[in-house]
Amino acid sequence: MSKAIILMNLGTPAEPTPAAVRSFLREFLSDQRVVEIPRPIWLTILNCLVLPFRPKRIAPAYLEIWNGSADEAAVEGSPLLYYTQKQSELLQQHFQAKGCDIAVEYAMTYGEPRLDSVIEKLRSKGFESYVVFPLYPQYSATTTAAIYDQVAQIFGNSRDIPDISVIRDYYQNPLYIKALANSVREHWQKEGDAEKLLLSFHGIPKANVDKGDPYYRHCMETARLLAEELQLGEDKWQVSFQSRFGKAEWLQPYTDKTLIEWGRTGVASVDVICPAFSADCLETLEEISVENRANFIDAGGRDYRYIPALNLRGDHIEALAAIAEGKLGRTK
Ligand SMILES: C=CC1=C(C)c2cc3[nH]c(cc4nc(cc5[nH]c(cc1n2)c(C)c5CCC(=O)O)C(CCC(=O)O)=C4C)c(C)c3C=C
Ligand SMILES: [Fe+2]
Ligand SMILES: [Fe+2]
Repeated sequence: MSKAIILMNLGTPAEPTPAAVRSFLREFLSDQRVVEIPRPIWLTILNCLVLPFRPKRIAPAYLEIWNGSADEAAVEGSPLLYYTQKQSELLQQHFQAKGCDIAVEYAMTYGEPRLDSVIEKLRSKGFESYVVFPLYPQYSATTTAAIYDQVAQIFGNSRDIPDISVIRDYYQNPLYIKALANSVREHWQKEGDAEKLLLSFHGIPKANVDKGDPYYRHCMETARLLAEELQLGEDKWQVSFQSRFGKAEWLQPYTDKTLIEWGRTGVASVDVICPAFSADCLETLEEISVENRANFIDAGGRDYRYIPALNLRGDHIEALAAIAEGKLGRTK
């Protein structure tokens, strides 16, 4: 039976323009998995307060990261899309080198390429067995469950549903933790280690966790395992949550407030890693590497270093391959 793996990430605008950002945000923020506010209230806020203003504010930030910054010269277009596409090519090469007959494709939850067209293409080529692989190590209903919803929707009217499964999470996978630890160690070998290591995860509303979303627990376990692997003392590292959206309380402590507090209270140097992001994107390259650098330095900090996402690292691709193989069963 021909098997295929479909890597999935969030999605990104087609271009760094207000119109393209608006169309991306409209689709993304209309998903009830992402924003749980009752529909009529939220759709009014979205259409009257978010979509008329946010795209104009965010498009310049996308423009800044589009095609990569000077130190990532190879990136073309959106970094998120670029890295996801390259990850799928490298994973394909990995299986080819092992002599495994497995196809690797990629899709985005919002925007292009869409999961339904990727599955349609694979079905027309005769594939009968699929593993959908959300590139979110920590499960959250706001991200991973939205992918489960799409799979259910795609086959909602089918009589003959193919063999399809979804990788739910890999927050404690030893190869993922080792790849994170290797990237920190390599960074320290090049740059020396800072006073503090901040592990900044994408946030979600606190109410979601109170209602049972396991995301917070998954983040804390990833952090504990990484600190253990690096043999870090308790005062050397901390977890924080970034990318707050809207007025409600999100998971705390917030990344921006933590860095300002550290800058003010005499922490001179920090290393920042974002373990929830398998690929660099707006939230890491702009919010962490640019905005929060300024927050820390303006508050009195001296050295601020962002440790890139696992992106195309060989140990990351090996980890993804092993996780996918675990779900596929025998690969030959
Ligand atoms: C509105 C609420 C949001 C929730 C909940 C949320 C959860 C969440 N997001 C990611 C990963 C990514 N988010 C990205 C961008 C992004 N996220 C939100 C909002 C929520 N995210 C917005 C509005 C945006 C767009 C940018 C902006 O307007 O600020 C991205 C980057 C996309 C890119 O094009 O580079 C990623 C990746 C996770 C992992 C997560 C929950 C765990
Ligand atoms: Fe997000
Ligand atoms: Fe952001």
